[in-house]
Amino acid sequence: MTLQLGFIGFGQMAQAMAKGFNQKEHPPFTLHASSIDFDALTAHATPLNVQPISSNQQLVDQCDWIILAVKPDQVEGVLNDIDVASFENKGVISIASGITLDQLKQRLPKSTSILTMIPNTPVCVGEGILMCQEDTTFTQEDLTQFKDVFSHLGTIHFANGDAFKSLATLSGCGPAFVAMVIEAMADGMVKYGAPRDLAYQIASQTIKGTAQMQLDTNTHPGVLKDQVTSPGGTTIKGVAALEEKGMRHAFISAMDGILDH
Ligand SMILES: NC(=O)C1=CN([C@@H]2O[C@H](COP(=O)(O)OP(=O)(O)OC[C@H]3O[C@@H](n4cnc5c(N)ncnc54)[C@H](OP(=O)(O)O)[C@@H]3O)[C@@H](O)[C@H]2O)C=CC1
Ligand SMILES: O=C(O)[C@@H]1CCC=N1
Repeated sequence: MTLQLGFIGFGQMAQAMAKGFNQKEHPPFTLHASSIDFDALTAHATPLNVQPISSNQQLVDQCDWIILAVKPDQVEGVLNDIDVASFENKGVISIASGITLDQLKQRLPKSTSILTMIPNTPVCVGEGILMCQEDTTFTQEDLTQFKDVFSHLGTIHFANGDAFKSLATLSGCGPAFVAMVIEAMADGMVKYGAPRDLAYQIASQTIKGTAQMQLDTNTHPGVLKDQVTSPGGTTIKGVAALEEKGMRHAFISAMDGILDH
């Protein structure tokens, strides 16, 4: 039977996931979504082959697996407005940052399978990361089906505790950091005369190519850097300037800013 998959909340992340799912021909699932403003929902959902549903309750009634895709501080209100019993024997996948398995277990029936994960926006092109918590009430059978359905969005990883927190923080927030790097690298090129469109393409492809090389060869990033920095050459001058500006420290501080609050 076709899996009925429903998003509660259809904002940035749910739409990115729907775009990623749309890349799959003959998907073994049907997508649904509910949100606050039905007209806005319909406008966003219909082009993505997602069926708009007029209430969260109806969505839960109709779906096998429900993706909680509202802001973390909206989860409580959403659950308050749904008959808890309607979650019996269903799957709940929460993508709400900071909402824990224990919090959801307290709110949902024992028979509900729960998985918490942090996706990232590149899921929209099938190149995302789904950072899942090992601590889950999904059964092995659920997890097999989960991997089958969600692997269209990117790579799936499992971790727990502090490792989960830091990995999910970097993968979830990282696209914003990388986009800032692309923008900054392009500004550097534009300063010296490059057309802006081409500067973005060159910056993005340089990052994509370097990342692909690291993933394919598993070479230490320091070695990849050394391969480019010839003694007395041009690259080492740029590397020195980045170090002077505290580039590495800036990235570590970004994690401190999020995790050390
Ligand atoms: N954006 C990202 O890169 C990532 C986000 N996440 C998580 O995903 C979740 C959603 O984030 P994001 O998509 O960015 O946020 P958005 O604000 O873009 O999306 C939230 C959506 O939920 C809707 N909504 C609000 N209240 C309700 C309700 N009671 N019932 C149904 N729908 C409701 C909002 O509607 P309206 O706009 O009309 O208020 C909006 O469409 C968050 O918990 C976040 O932590 C996780 C990883 C990455
Ligand atoms: O910034 C946020 O709140 C969300 C959580 C992870 C990425 N974006």
